[in-house]
Amino acid sequence: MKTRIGILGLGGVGGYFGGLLAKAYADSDAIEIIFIARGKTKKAIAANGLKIILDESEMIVFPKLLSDDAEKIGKLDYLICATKTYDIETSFESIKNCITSKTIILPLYNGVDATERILNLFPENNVLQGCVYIVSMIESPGVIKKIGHYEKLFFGSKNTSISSLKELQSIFEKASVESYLVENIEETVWEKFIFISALASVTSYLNENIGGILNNPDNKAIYISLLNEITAVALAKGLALPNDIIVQTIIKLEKSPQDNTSSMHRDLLAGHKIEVNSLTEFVVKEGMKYGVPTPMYRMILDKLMDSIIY
Ligand SMILES: NC(=O)C1=CN([C@@H]2O[C@H](COP(=O)(O)OP(=O)(O)OC[C@H]3O[C@@H](n4cnc5c(N)ncnc54)[C@H](OP(=O)(O)O)[C@@H]3O)[C@@H](O)[C@H]2O)C=CC1
Ligand SMILES: CC(C)(CO)C(=O)C(=O)O
Repeated sequence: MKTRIGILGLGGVGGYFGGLLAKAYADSDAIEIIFIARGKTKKAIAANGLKIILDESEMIVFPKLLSDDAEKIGKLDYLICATKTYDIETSFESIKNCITSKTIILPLYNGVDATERILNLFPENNVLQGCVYIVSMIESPGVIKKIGHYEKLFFGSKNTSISSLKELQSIFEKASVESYLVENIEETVWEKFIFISALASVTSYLNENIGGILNNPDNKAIYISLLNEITAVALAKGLALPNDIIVQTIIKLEKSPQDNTSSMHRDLLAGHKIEVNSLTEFVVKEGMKYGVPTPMYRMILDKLMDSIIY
């Protein structure tokens, strides 16, 4: 029996990591990679394959199967999902018949609420936690552009043993996916969340890239207020974060390309829907739940909500 792996969402993240998997297992008798894509993306991949453009090279890959029809896709052993967070519920609804109680689900979204939201839909399933560090985007449907060498994927589970996830780790390793199976995945995901939530909120609010935040003392002060607020929320929730998490996060940002920005800011500039609920509003709501004030987050949330029209 083949191990069947579905990739839901062939954008910047799903397209890149799914593309590496499809390339590695193109001729495999043991592993089948299925791209779950719709509309223009499905049409473009069917016609030309999925193109991945890197800084110095490019590749074209074809999955074993490309579909958005649950019946054609069939039952999946693994589902790796990387739509935007605002599409979680509708995208899962469209392929619910592909998920059995044994399907292992790996969410690769920004934010920390995806696992719980998917578990609400599929309470029987092993829904892992995951996060990625990558700068990658859709250039046109079926064409993904990845910038720089940054491409780490972290995954794990609070509820299952590390040993039960070794198969997936080996699948990633053989496909040259830079993946890390970690024991303390909840903290790992929160460390990424602290980094991206503050960055996405401040870059979108000020319409500045990373350099514009770090090199302007007023902008940096807003960013640091956000880091203080989100860290206070995380600690109130009982997360065991490193004592110097704020310093570590700033150092991480200083090491990032200064002309880059967050994917939420890129989406805002392009007039696309943004993940403000998972990246900004979530912190305000959790703050209220745990009695932690988040005035800077609230101010930015109000401004972003006022400026977006869907
Ligand atoms: N891009 C980046 O560099 C990074 C992104 N992230 C996070 O990763 C997640 C994914 O982001 P990203 O890859 O940028 O998103 P993109 O917008 O690039 O891609 C999302 C893809 O999901 C597809 N999709 C949505 N609904 C469905 C559906 N029902 N069936 C099939 N496909 C569907 C969209 O297709 P369609 O056009 O048909 O809607 C689109 O191709 C987000 O949470 C983001 O915050 C994390 C780190 C870095
Ligand atoms: C951290 C960063 C900037 C790249 O991984 C990101 O997650 C995003 O742009 O959403």
